[in-house]
Amino acid sequence: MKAITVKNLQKSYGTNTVLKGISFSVNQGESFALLGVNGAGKTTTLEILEGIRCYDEGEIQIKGKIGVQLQSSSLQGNIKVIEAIRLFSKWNGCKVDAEYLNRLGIDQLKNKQYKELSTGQKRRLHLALSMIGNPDILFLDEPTAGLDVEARVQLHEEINCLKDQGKTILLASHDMTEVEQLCDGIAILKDGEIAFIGTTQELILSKHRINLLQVSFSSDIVIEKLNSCTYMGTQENYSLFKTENLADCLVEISQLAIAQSVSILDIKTQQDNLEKRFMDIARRVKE
Ligand SMILES: Nc1ncnc2c1ncn2[C@@H]1O[C@H](COP(=O)(O)OP(=O)(O)OP(=O)(O)O)[C@@H](O)[C@H]1O
Repeated sequence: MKAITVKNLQKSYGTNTVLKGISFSVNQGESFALLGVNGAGKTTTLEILEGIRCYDEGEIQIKGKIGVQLQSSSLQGNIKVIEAIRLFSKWNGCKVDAEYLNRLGIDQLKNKQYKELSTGQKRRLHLALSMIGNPDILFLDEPTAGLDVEARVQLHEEINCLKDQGKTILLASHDMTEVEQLCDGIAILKDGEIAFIGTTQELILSKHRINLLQVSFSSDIVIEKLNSCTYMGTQENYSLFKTENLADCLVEISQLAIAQSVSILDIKTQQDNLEKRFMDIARRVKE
């Protein structure tokens, strides 16, 4: 069942059209990432779905109670953590759950003032606040931005825990490692449109994936016109080829070697990683 369905969502700020009719859906219990370079429209999309920005056209369906962590969440500096939690609990008509605070590592912070918290502790508090009232769907806008490795890992564990509880999560991020660890599905926003939608694995395997092939031949080989790959030159006894179709390239190079009675001594391949695939798509000039 779909928890979030977005159809043909359009949004302009004056003459700047940020969303040109995007559509995507998120299944119940799925964690889904909106990716894109700065200014691609991630926050705009999330905040429209959260109901705090208006949109021009489109259809939005959200099934379940939502919890929100904004990109630039902030609280009044003197408020104590426990006071903030009581306040949010009151708004949500629920009691403070001590066991839950403990699990999110908030318990030991409860008597600190907001201004005394580190960035990581503030993020953890905002995640905890977004969970008050036991929402079914969480909107997280760059939840780990600005955190060090340890704080990021801790927050990832907390988000994974929420995932295990069956929460639906929609998050905006630039961080591909984060997305790979946390998300089942992704959509890459580019120029107001969705340039890619699928799983992280599908992103790696999607078209335009570039493979670099290094081949060591037993003796010199004449490299004529190749159909499936481009010859890039020779480096330390390895001939380098670039291809989008690894299988065809291997066949073609083998045939070339056989035709010239040259043996292949070694083959190494190198594939694009997720980060590179994301940058290729997010920055690719429209084809
Ligand atoms: N309130 C606003 N008024 C006018 N333009 C805005 C407003 N908010 C965002 N924009 C513009 O909309 C575009 C998308 O911004 P948005 O914040 O949604 O992108 P983003 O993908 O979340 O970026 P980032 O990764 O930097 O947070 C940008 O060109 C931005 O300048």
